Amino acid sequence: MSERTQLRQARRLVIKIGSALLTNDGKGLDVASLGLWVDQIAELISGGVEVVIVSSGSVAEGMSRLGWSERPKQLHLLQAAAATGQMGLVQTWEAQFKRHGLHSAQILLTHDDLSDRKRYLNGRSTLRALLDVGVVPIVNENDTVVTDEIRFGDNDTLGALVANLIEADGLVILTDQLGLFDKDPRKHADASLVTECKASDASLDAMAGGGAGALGRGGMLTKLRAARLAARSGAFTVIAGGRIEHVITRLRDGEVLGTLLLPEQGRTAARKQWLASHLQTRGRLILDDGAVRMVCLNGRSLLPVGVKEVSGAFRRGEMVSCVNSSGKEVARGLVNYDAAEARSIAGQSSDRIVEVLGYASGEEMIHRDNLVVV
Ligand SMILES: Nc1ncnc2c1ncn2[C@@H]1O[C@H](COP(=O)(O)OP(=O)(O)O)[C@@H](O)[C@H]1O
Ligand SMILES: N[C@@H](CCC(=O)OP(=O)(O)O)C(=O)O
Repeated sequence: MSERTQLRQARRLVIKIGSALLTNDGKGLDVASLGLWVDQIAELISGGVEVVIVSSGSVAEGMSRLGWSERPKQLHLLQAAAATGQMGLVQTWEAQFKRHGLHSAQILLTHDDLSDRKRYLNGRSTLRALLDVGVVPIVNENDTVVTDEIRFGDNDTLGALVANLIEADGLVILTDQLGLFDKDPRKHADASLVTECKASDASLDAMAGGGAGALGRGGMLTKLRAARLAARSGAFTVIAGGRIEHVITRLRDGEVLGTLLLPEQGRTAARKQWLASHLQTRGRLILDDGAVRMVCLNGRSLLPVGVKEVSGAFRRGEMVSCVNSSGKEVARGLVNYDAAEARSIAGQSSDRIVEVLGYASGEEMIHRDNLVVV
């Protein structure tokens, strides 16, 4: 195999850069390397690839700013370091992207944000809006309000959750090793690189079993878990060495670098399975015949104009059932509006949503990405 088509074809990527890389082994932020990644990411963006960055490094940068040489054991001090370092982190990303005429945006998230349906949709809309307007989102954990993540120092999982959230084609995890080896290369000189595998392959667990570097804490195990999580929405994961010259653009060109971990199924099948697993519906929308055709035959989003009637007491982000005029379920999906709002805009054209509600959280009642035909 000489090239990876998955990477050449990817239109939306999450690129996660770990502490071990970003912080130059404890000597503050590695601005020079960060600048080189930005150059490559800017090249991807100008080629039409949408990129969300998940950037670690706040704790390490905070420690450096505060003059601490040892990672604090007390959680509130870790949190203080993260909050202090986050300033330097986003300043550096912003300054580097500015050289390319690009803006960046800071997004701080917790894992809980992404398991709450409403916040999930809100986070997703914000990220999509940023990508639409050409701003590069820089995501990190919101370490001020959570402690589990900071304790385990695991932004790999966050990278996967973001890949799920924006339905990325792939998750690129850049780290201080060339990829996943069959054993920890720090301890075993004879370790050999795994170039490609199914993310679900159980034999990988034993390989990734070792610990992490001094700054990063997750190690390969969290990267493997992240690859499995990303695979749930059909995304592939590449774990590669962030110090390889032109690593990002070479990966984009399909070069075989690092470890490619593949999902069992494609994005569409994965999304349908995920949506179908939400058995409980909270309400019902009765669709007119035109809307049934659009949704079921043409794979389009459901617009308010095609909704004749709304029943149930659902909230934005909950699962509702879509039925035809004889009451037969034709689709289900995550609705963009609360029940009362949905009633007010049912039958109306989307450009009237703001007039009726005073705001709009999408021109669709249910976006096609959140809709599954049954
Ligand atoms: N099988 C393996 N292959 C590669 N690296 C491994 C393996 N097992 C453990 N590791 C360790 O994982 C570390 C990378 O994880 P981590 O320090 O958390 O990085 P990051 O900050 O980039 O997330 C490597 O430096 C390496 O010592
Ligand atoms: N959010 C914190 C911790 C994240 C972290 O270290 O993650 P990782 O790069 O996966 O080891 C930070 O930015 O330092």
